[in-house]
Amino acid sequence: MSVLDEIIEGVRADLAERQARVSLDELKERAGKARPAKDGVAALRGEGVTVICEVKRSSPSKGALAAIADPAGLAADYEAGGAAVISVLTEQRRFGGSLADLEAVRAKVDIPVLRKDFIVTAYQLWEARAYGADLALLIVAALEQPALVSLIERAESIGLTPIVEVHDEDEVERAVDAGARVIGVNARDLRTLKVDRGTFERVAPEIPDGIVKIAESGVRGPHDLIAYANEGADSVLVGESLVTGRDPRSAVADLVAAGAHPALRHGRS
Ligand SMILES: O=C(O)c1ccccc1NCC(=O)[C@H](O)[C@H](O)COP(=O)(O)O
Repeated sequence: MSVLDEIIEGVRADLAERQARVSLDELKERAGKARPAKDGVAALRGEGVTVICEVKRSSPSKGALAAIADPAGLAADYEAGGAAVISVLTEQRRFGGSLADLEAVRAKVDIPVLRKDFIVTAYQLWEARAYGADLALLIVAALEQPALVSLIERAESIGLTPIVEVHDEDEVERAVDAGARVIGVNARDLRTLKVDRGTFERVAPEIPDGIVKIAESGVRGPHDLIAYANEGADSVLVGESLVTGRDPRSAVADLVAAGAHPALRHGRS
């Protein structure tokens, strides 16, 4: 069984418990009362190369990263540093996240919030909206094509911007065929969990113009952002280096400043 399969097995078990407690109708009612979703595409296409900053306590590849007692406070620091979007990992078993984190972050910041999880059912999209997310991650490798198509449609229909995550050229084709408007290229190989920063350079040229391109994983600082930008990234997603650093606000500000440099404007879609 691959790491992704193991994660999804746990996600499905936790999901079954939540579904037994909260009906889909209740969730839809709660989602109906949530603040209308913010425009995720507009935020990602903001000034320069935009920065998505992640609330990440632990990971399968690294184990514990940071305790993050106050996820909303961390998100506020990210926002003050100039983040375009906050990513909240809500998977519990391997990443230490929760829907409570999502709700707390949503209540604290004004910028769009991404629910980053292993979404395999429409119920999780309704949860995302009910707890205030504006965007949701859909991982191509975790979904059969009909499920991918239907989850992209459902996400859009309830106001969420889906970020469709790929790891190789074949997955780009599937994402594009399924109607993705935003594609994230994750440099972390889901079999080995190793990060190969060359993945974006190899895969991004297969993404048609007009689709927002996000480079995910392995950004240690401005030099990695600049490299991804020169390879065509519109946005970068950063987790570990921010949660393990001493001053997340200034680390985000440094990334945002690098992303706003006029020399990087060339070549963005
Ligand atoms: O981070 C992991 O170990 C991991 C393992 C298996 C599936 C997903 C995983 N991470 C999720 C992410 O995509 C990253 O949290 C995100 O891209 C930020 O990456 P980084 O800046 O390298 O923490």
